[in-house]
Amino acid sequence: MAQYTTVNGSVALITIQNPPVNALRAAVREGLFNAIQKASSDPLVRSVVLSGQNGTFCGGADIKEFGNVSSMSGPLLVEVFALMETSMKPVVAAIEGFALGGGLELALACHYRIGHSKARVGLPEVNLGLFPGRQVIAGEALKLGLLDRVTDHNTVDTALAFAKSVEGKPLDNRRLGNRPCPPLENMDAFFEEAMKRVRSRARGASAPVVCVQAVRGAATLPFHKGMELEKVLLGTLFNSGQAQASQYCFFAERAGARWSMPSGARWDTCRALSISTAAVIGLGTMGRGITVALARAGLSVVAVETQEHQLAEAQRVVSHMLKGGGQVSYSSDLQAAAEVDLVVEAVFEDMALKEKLFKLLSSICKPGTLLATNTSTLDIDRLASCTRDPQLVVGMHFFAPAHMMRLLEVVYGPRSSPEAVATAMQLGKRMGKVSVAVGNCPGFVGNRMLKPYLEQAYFLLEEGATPELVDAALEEFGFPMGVFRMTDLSGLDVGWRIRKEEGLTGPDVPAGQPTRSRHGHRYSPLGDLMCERGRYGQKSGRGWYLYDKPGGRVARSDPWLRNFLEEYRVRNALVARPIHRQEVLERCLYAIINEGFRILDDGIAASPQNIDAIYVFGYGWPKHRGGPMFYAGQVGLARVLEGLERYHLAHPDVPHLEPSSLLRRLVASGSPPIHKWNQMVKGHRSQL
Ligand SMILES: C[C@H](O)[C@H](C)C(=O)SCCNC(=O)CCNC(=O)[C@H](O)C(C)(C)COP(=O)([O-])OP(=O)([O-])OC[C@H]1O[C@@H](n2cnc3c(N)ncnc32)[C@H](O)[C@@H]1OP(=O)([O-])[O-]
Repeated sequence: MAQYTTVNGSVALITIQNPPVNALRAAVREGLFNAIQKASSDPLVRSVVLSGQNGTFCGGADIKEFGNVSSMSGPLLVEVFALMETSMKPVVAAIEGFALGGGLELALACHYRIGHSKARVGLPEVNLGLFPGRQVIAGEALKLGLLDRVTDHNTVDTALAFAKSVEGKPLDNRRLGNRPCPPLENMDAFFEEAMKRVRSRARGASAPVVCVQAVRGAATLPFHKGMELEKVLLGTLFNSGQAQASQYCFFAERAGARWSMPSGARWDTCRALSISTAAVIGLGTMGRGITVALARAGLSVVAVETQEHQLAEAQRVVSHMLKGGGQVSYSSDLQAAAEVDLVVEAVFEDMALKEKLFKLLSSICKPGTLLATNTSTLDIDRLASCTRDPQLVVGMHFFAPAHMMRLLEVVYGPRSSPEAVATAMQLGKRMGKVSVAVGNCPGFVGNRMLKPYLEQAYFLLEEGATPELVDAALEEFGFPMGVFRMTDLSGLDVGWRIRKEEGLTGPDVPAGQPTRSRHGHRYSPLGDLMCERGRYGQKSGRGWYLYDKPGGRVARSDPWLRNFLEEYRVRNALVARPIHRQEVLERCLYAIINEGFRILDDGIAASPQNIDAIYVFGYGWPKHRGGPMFYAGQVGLARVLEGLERYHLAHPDVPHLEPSSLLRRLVASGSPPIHKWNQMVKGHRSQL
């Protein structure tokens, strides 16, 4: 856990050994503490170098130990830091890879720090619901005074030579506790401004706010008082629900890499195909973003668009986004895809068009080409049936903007081969995506859960709410955008087109169909009525809100909407009633959660962690709330069940409010913790 050797006669070299990131678990802390004591007591040792194994210094405290009392054995981190800082022999940190969180604190407890030019240092704990919170590359760290030297050569060798050069030199002014924080003019105004900005952006997250309090303490209090304040503040966060949710999220983000399929195929039993060339078919907004994402991942990409003007515009936009980098060629001829390893289709969301394209691609592309569709909801297997090799057809559902949004849903149909899934998942990782393998059903996972969410929001409007009330409740919960601001951004016409395709609205609706009922269930035509009036949202300058021009971003309340809703309620004999934020949250969030349980029970998602990763990285669910499934566990499954039963009783014609069978089974079995839920799933598949 901490290797000890002596080098050049007088330098003790201590190397942290805890792959993959040298996290400071109990055994590592113990090893470090003993090694420092050994170096201090060895008369031949005159200096110490601290390094990490495998070109990595240290990724911080071991997050897996958080909340696990038994792991608090051995010396605490602060005890290791104090032993190093008070050492009478110089301790030099050799930082390669990264020094993050407790890893950087460990380096700061040393008297000197040597960093490799490519190393990153920072305090990212705020992402875990703790604090402080940022990372910088070595050059900037040198300017900030965090590093004393930066090298392009072997960092450990440089540190060993440096240690030798400072042997016997006075250390008091090198001890962090003796180095006062440089004075800051108008300190109060600075921190008041910082706190105001953090509170407005934190959206209910407590760690960023506490971060400012801790930094203020560090800047204004004596060192040890500042450390005491930090200890108190960290204590308030460590076991808070938000810190636990953020730490859960950290692992949920990585859980997708250990994917599995109902057939039993898994991430560690399948070989991915080799992919170095790709074609993107369809160069609208999504196709352009996908082209950029693939090119940035190092693939040679041919971007194909049959409409010349669209092709020319796409070439301009993609070249600008890539800043001239990337290997991208352009063509209006589908034959350009003949020799590629992978095709990603991103044409208009129309099944007939996609079927025709897959038939063509199947006849043009070389055998073994992976055919991926970016469809957001259509049946993968129906597209596979149009090809000669259905086992090589998968969904790669990107999220707009495709070159920035981290989520990638990799959708497998019943005929998709494990190799095809492994290939898409590996490509997702190469693109820096949070990739999650999911089953094939309308909406897959994310959009399937979005549907009841939107439905509840529309129903709340019918019953007396306003877009402002609903959005304020959801944004106070932590969403970057409430559901109405979000649909104004994405475009109300997107959902309208899908509902027309599903025959829920438009000319295909049978005559005499009640306005607010479809297939015997409650239906809200509000979104359709808005689109019929050209109110698509930001793109048309008006939607649920008013914008100063088409494409405008600043939402303002629209008096027209208030009158429209009042007239709509009168026309449909609806009586507006007061609606409170708690009801908005429960009906919107419980509807999402309930669908999540159905998705788990249907085997469409392999775990609640996968669902939470999808909702956090694709739909803006706040990290400090963990994800819809984690949040359900925090609220209490019995309470969620009670809420759904109450709302379903009040709205019996809304199937999405009927509690899912899995939720009922979990509550009946005593509401087990989230990592045990899979055992209650009908077609449970081992995640071991
Ligand atoms: C006292 C102090 O005040 C406080 C209290 C703290 O110090 S709190 C802790 C502060 N430290 C952090 O916030 C850093 C968190 N980690 C990261 O940012 C990244 O991991 C990375 C370090 C930049 C590497 O990225 P990567 O892309 O090369 O690999 P990976 O895929 O992300 O991770 C590779 C594997 O390592 C695991 N892992 C990473 N960091 C870990 C950590 N700190 N503890 C435990 N496991 C960790 C991760 O789950 C994955 O496991 P598996 O999935 O393979 O089983």
